[in-house]
Amino acid sequence: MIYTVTFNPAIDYVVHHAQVVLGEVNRSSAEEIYFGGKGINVSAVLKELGFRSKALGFTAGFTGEAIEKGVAAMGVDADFVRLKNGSSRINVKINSAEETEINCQGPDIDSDALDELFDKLDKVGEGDLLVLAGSIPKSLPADIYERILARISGRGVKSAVDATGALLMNVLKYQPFLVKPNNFELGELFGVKLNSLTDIEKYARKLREMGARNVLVSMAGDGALLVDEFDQVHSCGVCKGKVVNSVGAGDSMVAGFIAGVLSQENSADSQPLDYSFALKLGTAAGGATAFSSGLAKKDLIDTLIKTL
Ligand SMILES: Nc1ncnc2c1ncn2[C@@H]1O[C@H](COP(=O)(O)OP(=O)(O)O)[C@@H](O)[C@H]1O
Ligand SMILES: O=P(O)(O)OC[C@H]1O[C@](O)(COP(=O)(O)O)[C@@H](O)[C@@H]1O
Repeated sequence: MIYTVTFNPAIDYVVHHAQVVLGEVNRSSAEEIYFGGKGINVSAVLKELGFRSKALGFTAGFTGEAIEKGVAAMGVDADFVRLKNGSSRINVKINSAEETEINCQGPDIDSDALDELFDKLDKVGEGDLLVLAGSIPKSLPADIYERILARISGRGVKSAVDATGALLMNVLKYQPFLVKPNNFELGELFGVKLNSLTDIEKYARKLREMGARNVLVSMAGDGALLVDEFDQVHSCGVCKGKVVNSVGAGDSMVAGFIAGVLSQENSADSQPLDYSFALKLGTAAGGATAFSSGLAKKDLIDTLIKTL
């Protein structure tokens, strides 16, 4: 079973406006609402690709209820811990000449709620895959992902971590199967500005040396670079299409990559893993989301992967 954990689910409120002017009243031309947060998005795209998962995490207040209903309507199994106080966040995504995001803090998570999540995680075992994705509310310490991986260590669980800063750095010693920073996040991890593919490869390799098994660095419209667990480097450009809304492209890439790996592991022939296929499926899923108003749908992913 695949489990995704979203500590900080969100209603993504996408606002379309030709040009936003700070300090003035701006009126949008259209709005859309999506139910997201990184782990939830990964679960939704995995479902499109034929993989069942269970979405775990925390919800609160009326926005949390809406997220629970929205996730159920997407056909994703979920088992969220309901917080007693606060409301799940509403993240504002301004779709203008450029895309601008305001990702909010989210409700505090108390120790009882955290214990409830840990109880659920005690069911995760041999052969399962656990995805820890997204930010955490400021009430939690930056070692929380590390504590989860410590707790499941030795149980034969693969993990994928999509997070930034210390939250990501702290898990490397648990040898996560996959980490997926984007190029800016990779630079921030080491306090450097990455100006070339050579730089990106150098720092992706550093994450491998520090413990990550596969390091996938996404670069939005410039594609992605993977240093795989055999220390092989793969790069992939992007699919061609008209960008509609790239919110969730990174999460879709994570889902596509995981689906690309699992589909090979589940197949009868015992060929070594073809990581370039997993990278292509991730790229097609990321592109399909960037070219859609919501998350990627299977038909478009299937069409796009044939172009890579
Ligand atoms: N403008 C785009 N055109 C085509 N593909 C894109 C575009 N933006 C994102 N993608 C695809 O989605 C992947 C992940 O996007 P990215 O923006 O790097 O992730 P994140 O949201 O995590 O920063 C990219 O590597 C690419 O394959
Ligand atoms: O938890 P964070 O880092 O604040 O990110 C949450 C936001 O990222 C998203 O999961 C989209 O992420 P990506 O664009 O990186 O794939 C949104 O659904 C959500 O609003």
